[in-house]
Amino acid sequence: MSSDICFHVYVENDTCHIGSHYDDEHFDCGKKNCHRTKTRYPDGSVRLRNPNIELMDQDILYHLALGSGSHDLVEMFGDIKFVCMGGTPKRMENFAHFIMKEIGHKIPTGTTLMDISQYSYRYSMFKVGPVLSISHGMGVPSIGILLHEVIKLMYHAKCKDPIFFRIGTSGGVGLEGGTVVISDDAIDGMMNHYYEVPMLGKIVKRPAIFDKRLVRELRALAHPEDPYETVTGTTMCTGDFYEGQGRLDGAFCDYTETDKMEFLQLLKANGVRNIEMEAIPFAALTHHAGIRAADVCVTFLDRLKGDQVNAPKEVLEEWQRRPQQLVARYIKSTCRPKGGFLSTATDL
Ligand SMILES: O=P(O)(O)O[C@@H]1C[C@H](O)[C@@H](CO)O1
Ligand SMILES: O=c1cc[nH]c(=O)[nH]1
Repeated sequence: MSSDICFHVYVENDTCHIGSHYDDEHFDCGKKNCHRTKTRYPDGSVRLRNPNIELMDQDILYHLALGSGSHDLVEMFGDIKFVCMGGTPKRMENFAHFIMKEIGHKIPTGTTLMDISQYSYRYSMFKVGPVLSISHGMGVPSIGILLHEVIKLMYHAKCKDPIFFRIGTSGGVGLEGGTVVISDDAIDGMMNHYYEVPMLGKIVKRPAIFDKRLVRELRALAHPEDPYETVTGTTMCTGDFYEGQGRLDGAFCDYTETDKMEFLQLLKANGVRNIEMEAIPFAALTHHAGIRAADVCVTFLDRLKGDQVNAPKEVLEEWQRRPQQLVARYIKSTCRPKGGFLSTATDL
């Protein structure tokens, strides 16, 4: 690696990683292409990698029903430290209530949490102290659009070193339903480790990289007495739930059960622990923005044993809370004894 190019490299287990991790030592290192310098101002607030935005009179965050001209985004969101996202509005509303109890955040008696983005009719967003809880819908385009707007929101609000979590659901590969998977790597349906975005008629590839330290910190918060397993591994992100994930039960199917099993066994042999539909843009866009991020998903079934999600509703609801509990432990672990939150659990 050339000595005048800094990709914010950190070494772990003798392997070099391009990291978006929180590390002030590298800040403004003066080297060309320093990832941290590109993505942060000296005070740690989010710097956008798009020079057009600061030249605009106002920026409308259309799908969030917010705007830099119409709302005081610094006042509304300047204290955000954690952005948690997951597919459904209900899950994210429940998470907002759960995290409110966990961190002891109080709202005035007689008031209730409001869906800040309700008039977008697209995503739901709840704010609980330093935590934003947002639904991202299903699949790559939906989470991609949300990430553009939330990263811009972090910039407009001058948020300092926010951490993003996805708290999702997935199909396990050789894992029982109810297992929690923390992704340490992401691949797409063609086994690529990058997010391919067609731009102006050309394909741009953005590496999909998770923050290894955040993965370790989260893994360390799994309790031995939890009545389920918490594992780390590669997550496959597909563009479809049925044929894209090798199911036999879609409206169409042009392969055999043997083909499907061979594919799933190949995934398993290559360290893939679960399959979902957002990991690639989530890892790639947060990494590109220099934001530490983790994808924590529960499995709803073992894909080696079937395709249908047939566990009872109450069981699925309890399983969905497991990633939320792990992320809540992380957020709580960063609470300062005298109030406020640190940017990382290991700063304690
Ligand atoms: O966070 P969720 O539960 O939406 O994640 C997975 C991936 C797809 O969005 C969806 C498919 O059922 O669930
Ligand atoms: O099998 C599954 C279950 C949940 N979400 C997915 O994307 N796949």
